[in-house]
Amino acid sequence: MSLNDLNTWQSLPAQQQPEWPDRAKLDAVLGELRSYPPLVFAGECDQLRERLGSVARGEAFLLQGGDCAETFDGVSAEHIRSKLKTLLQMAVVLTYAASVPVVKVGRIAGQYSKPRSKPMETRDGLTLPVYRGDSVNGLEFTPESRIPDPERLRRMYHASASTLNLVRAFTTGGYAALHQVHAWNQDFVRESPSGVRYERLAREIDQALRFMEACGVQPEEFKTVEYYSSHEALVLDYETAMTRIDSRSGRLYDVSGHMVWIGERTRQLDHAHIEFASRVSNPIGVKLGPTTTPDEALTLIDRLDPERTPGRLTFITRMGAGKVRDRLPELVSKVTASGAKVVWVCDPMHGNTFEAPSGHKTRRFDDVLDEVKGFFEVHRGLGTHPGGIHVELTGDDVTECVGGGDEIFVDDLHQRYETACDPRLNRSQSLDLAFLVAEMYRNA
Ligand SMILES: O=C[C@H](O)[C@H](O)COP(=O)(O)O
Ligand SMILES: C=C(OP(=O)(O)O)C(=O)O
Repeated sequence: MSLNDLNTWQSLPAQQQPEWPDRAKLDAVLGELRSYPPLVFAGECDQLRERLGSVARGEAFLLQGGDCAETFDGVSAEHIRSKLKTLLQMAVVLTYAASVPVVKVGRIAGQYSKPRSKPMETRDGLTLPVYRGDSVNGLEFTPESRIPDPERLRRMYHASASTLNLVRAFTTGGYAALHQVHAWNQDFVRESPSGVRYERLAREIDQALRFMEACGVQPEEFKTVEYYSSHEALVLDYETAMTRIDSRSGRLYDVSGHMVWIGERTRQLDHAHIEFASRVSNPIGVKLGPTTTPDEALTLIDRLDPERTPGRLTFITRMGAGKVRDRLPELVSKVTASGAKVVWVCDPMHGNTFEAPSGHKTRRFDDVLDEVKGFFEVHRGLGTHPGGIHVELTGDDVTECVGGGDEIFVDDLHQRYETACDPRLNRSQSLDLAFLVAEMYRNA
């Protein structure tokens, strides 16, 4: 493989690409990005593919989550720590309930680009280009801020690097030790209004940990955590500039993150994003919405996983709570009948968005939970593995999604509505979800 093999996408239609006003400035930034060190190592991507292979075989569970849109302002120790903490807390609960390893992947250290439904938005009579993520333009609603600026791609690289650096320090430096994470869960159970419901499960985890301690079991895995980064591969110029040839294998890897996914709006079979993804060797995700046909899914497998390598391809289904039981079975059964071993993951967020009377985009916690339930029911009915969940969440106490044990009402949304794009589960809603999914596992 040579880097020229990457350019095949350039002659194909590419949806959702920024209209950069200054091509020369873009080329200069891309040139610099090509010379920067990789953010991740190809060997780590292979390791994640192996872990996802276990998920595909039904021997592990994937927990993928993080912000809808990371922002440059959000690159602070406090934000990163609280997000990571929430994901690790969820992972402990799920590991115990599912009794299989949980593969932990953040929507983190690269999730700076957003596909949008419309190119323009109007407020108080003023119409401007939409915000497309901090990698492209600014959230502020002014004409200047909404102009795409290639300099932002460089900032994206540095923001991703700083985030990843801290994540690596937290996950290997003792902060994420199992006992510590379990202690945070005990605090949640004690202090949150919904927490008492999960007292039994938390007590069982506590007993299991004490038992292992009494037996002298203290494996290295209790002290450090394997954690991977992922983001939507949306702005193809950036992803291409961040692709390198792996000196060990001669293959191409997009070293901007361990795993990249192609979104629902850019997964056209004969367009640029799928072509790009077919050229790199990272684990690849593809979002599948309710209009996906089995034939499309099968063609995606042929394009992206011609060698049928378990862990190479993850289908992230986002049907909506009202459709998952109707649309998912045919997809899963036809893919399974084809012999392909993909990872099936449920994104219960993107099919359940609606606008509250206040104008805030929001999601109901009950819909999120119901889509996950439907996903489990479908897989259980077909004898296939409900491989994981993919959620938009934050470790902060925001008010963006309604419902949850510590209930948020539509009238509360304005209090802490901080997302740059779509509504996220807050800390307590995320932990609620983990405990409820854990109960689903145990009651199955
Ligand atoms: O996060 C996902 C998409 O970017 C988002 O759902 C699009 O939102 P929009 O419909 O407001 O453009
Ligand atoms: C845009 C996203 O999702 P989808 O492509 O499923 O709409 C996302 O996950 O940020």
